[in-house]
Order: sequence, then C-alpha cells, then structure tokens
Amino acid sequence: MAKQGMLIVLSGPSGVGKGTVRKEIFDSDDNDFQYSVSMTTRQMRPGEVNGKDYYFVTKDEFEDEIQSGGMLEYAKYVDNYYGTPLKYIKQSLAAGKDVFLEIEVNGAMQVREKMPDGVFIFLTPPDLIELKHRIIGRGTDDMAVINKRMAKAVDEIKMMRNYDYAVVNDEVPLAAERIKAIIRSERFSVKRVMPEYEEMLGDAES
Ligand SMILES: Nc1ncnc2c1ncn2[C@@H]1O[C@H](COP(=O)(O)OP(=O)(O)OP(=O)(O)O)[C@@H](O)[C@H]1O
Ligand SMILES: Nc1nc2c(ncn2[C@@H]2O[C@H](COP(=O)(O)O)[C@@H](O)[C@H]2O)c(=O)[nH]1
Repeated sequence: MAKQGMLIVLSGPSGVGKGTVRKEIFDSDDNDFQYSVSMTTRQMRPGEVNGKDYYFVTKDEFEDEIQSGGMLEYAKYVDNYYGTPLKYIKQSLAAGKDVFLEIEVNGAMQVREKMPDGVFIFLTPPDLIELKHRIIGRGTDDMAVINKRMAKAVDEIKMMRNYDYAVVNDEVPLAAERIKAIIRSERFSVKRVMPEYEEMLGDAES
C-alpha cells in the first residue's frame, strides 16, 4: 500500500503573496506537490482560468456541494464562498502524493481539526502598510473590497499562533525557500518516516 501523502496548508491574509510564493515553489525543478484547486462563488478575474485558478460556481452549486459532503472545508470570505473539494485531497493523499492547499484562516482551522497531521504554515507580511500596498498594487479589487480585506487581515494575523510555522514574505524567493526548507524537514521527521519510533518515544515520556 502506498505511503499516505503529506498535506501542506499555506494561509495568511489576502494579498500577502500566498499565490505568488506558491507559484515560485511550484516552478522549482524539484517540485512534486499537487495543488488543490479551490471552489469559489466569486467573479472570475481577468486572466483567471476555470479549473486552474479556481472552480468558479454559483452559490446554489456551492451549497449543493456542502450539503452532499463534498467539501473538506469552506468559509465565507468578503461575501463569497471559498472551499476545498474533498475528493481530490483524499485521492491524492491515498496515492502517496503531497498536496498543497492555499486557503484563508477559518478554512485552515477546519482542516486542522480534521487532519491534524498536516503542516500548517502562516505567511505574514512585513507590516500592514506593505500588505495594503500589495492588495492595491495587484489591481484586482475596488477600494470597498480592499478595505474589507484589510479589516479581516488584522484578525487573521492574530491567528498566526495556531499554525506550526510563520514565514515572513519580505522577498518572494526567500519566502519560497523558507517554506521549502520547512517541508523538507517535515518530510523526514521521525513522526512521518518512523511513526513507530514516535509512539515508543511517546510511551517512554508518559
Ligand atoms: N514579497 C513580495 N514583495 C512585493 N510584492 C509582492 C510580494 N509577494 C507578492 N507580492 C505582490 O502582492 C500582490 C498580492 O499577491 P498574491 O495575489 O500572490 O497574494 P495572495 O495572498 O495570494 O492573495 P489572495 O489571498 O487574495 O489570493 C501581487 O501583486 C504580488 O505580485
Ligand atoms: N477557506 C478557504 N479559503 C480559500 C480557498 N481558496 C482561496 N481561499 C482564500 O480566500 C481569500 C480570497 O481569495 P481571492 O482569490 O478572492 O483573493 C484568500 O485568503 C484565499 O487564500 C479555499 O478553498 N478555502
């Protein structure tokens, strides 16, 4: 039977650079993660591709998925639903593939409840002023949406303590390297490579 894959969850406030850093990681020659494409009810932005950036669905379609148990997690974020389809995650992990999720904090905490063996990484901006510059600079949201996203960011940053790791996104290549180093180290941790040792050590301590 294939060894179960590892789940990596990257979250952090909107505009911090999760997508940019994730692309930097996925563009690496040695990348072998599977990206979990989320489902959302928000409008598609210019340049986005259905099935690659998101599965863009209606509110009714999203609510049907929730009802039928098809979501690993979901959250309402600034007037829209966002969520992680469960089937792809289950299939990939069962096939021994490592899966990468890029989601907001409420969803990440739902995943943590259901899959505590995952690796939970919080990406943080150098400061809130820089965060606002990044959201404005991206040019995808009007000022009302930007203000709603910034208002959420303060509470989201307070959630950092509930993650296994916090990484500052000051420069994209540096942030990507830090995350890759965390994942390398987690991949070869005793608890993943020799789970029976972990149990023995646990017994010895108690
Ligand atoms: N380290 C960085 N320095 C300067 N600009 C950055 C950095 N990282 C990302 N950016 C820029 O910040 C903007 C937001 O980045 P990105 O869309 O990747 O954020 P995000 O966290 O994925 O946002 P969302 O959660 O809303 O999807 C983009 O214009 C991106 O080019
Ligand atoms: N809980 C979830 N959050 C998600 C998911 N996919 C994306 N997101 C997060 O939503 C906000 C807004 O995204 P945007 O594309 O409209 O800028 C951002 O923090 C994303 O990371 C998901 O499946 N579940």
